[in-house]
Amino acid sequence: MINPIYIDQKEILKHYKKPDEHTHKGIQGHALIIGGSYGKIGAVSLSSKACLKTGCGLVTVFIPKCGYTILQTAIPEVMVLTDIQDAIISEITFDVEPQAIGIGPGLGQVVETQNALYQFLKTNRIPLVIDADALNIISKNKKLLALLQPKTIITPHPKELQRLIGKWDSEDEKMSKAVSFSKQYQIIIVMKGAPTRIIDGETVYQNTTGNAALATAGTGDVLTGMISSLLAQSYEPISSAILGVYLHGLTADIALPETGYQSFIASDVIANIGKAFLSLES
Ligand SMILES: NC(=O)C1=CN([C@@H]2O[C@H](COP(=O)(O)OP(=O)(O)OC[C@H]3O[C@@H](n4cnc5c(N)ncnc54)[C@H](OP(=O)(O)O)[C@@H]3O)[C@@H](O)[C@H]2O)[C@@H](O)CC1
Ligand SMILES: Nc1ncnc2c1ncn2[C@@H]1O[C@H](COP(=O)(O)OP(=O)(O)O)[C@@H](O)[C@H]1O
Ligand SMILES: [Mg+2]
Repeated sequence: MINPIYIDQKEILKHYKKPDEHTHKGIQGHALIIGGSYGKIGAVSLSSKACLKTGCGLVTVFIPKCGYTILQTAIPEVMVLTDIQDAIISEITFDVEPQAIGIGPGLGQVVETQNALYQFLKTNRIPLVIDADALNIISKNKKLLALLQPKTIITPHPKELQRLIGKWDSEDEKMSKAVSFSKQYQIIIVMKGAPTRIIDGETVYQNTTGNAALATAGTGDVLTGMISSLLAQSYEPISSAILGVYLHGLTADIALPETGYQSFIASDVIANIGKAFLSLES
């Protein structure tokens, strides 16, 4: 197994940039989160709120029409664009100019959405984070991988990873398959788990924050929003992945004494992002 670089506070401080006191929302980055389907608008709510709370100046979501009132009510700070369809995404078009896009949370996998993802990937040149159902759609049609720009970030959980790279018999085999996959498509793999590892070609990073409280619905959707936010704020893709994963895990370490493992939920990640950032300043 390749020796990993541990993602601890010392490593993080090589990547973290303090905001400039003269900054304004127009230069703090604009991120677009694309996802949602009927019954899974919550995934986009969580992702876009986490995106804002990670420091992005502007956040827009692209969702099916059925999510419009939900999003505008749940997070008034987020701007909303809708698909022509009510319950699914069928055609991804937007008139904003984001610096980063996160795609996949709650997206669903119906044929119309598969086609919309294909059309989107064919022309997209904006730095991208791909998660959840967008990864599952790509797994069904691996030719889509050739459309990804170098340094695209993918954030699979173990099942999504298996759908992408096939089964493994040992941790060593999983790692060598992931490294080959990362090299072949020149993409960064955030291999979520306990611990989360980040694969960038031959370089492997291993996170040191987080705990089992994170084993709850929506925490991955939150991570997608956090990494997209950092990418939109001009962090390099690898730094966005490293910093996002570290801060995400840290929120659970900070909250644990108050919530215990059982009552921690994805919204508690979002509520503790501020404290996680503050700990970098001490
Ligand atoms: N509020 C909302 O709107 C929410 C919406 N969401 C959205 O739902 C969509 C479907 O996403 P999903 O991840 O739930 O389904 P799916 O890809 O079939 O994977 C599930 C299977 O994977 C496995 N598995 C997972 N983790 C593992 C681990 N650490 N270690 C090992 N195995 C692990 C496990 O498989 P098993 O072990 O049972 O075989 C499990 O049954 C997606 O769009 C997402 O964004 C959710 O985010 C929830 C909140
Ligand atoms: N036992 C655990 N210890 C540490 N982190 C965990 C544990 N279980 C899950 N996580 C983290 O929680 C997140 C779950 O992501 P994911 O499975 O995509 O959730 P969802 O799709 O419901 O949003 C990942 O960041 C993963 O690393
Ligand atoms: Mg997920």
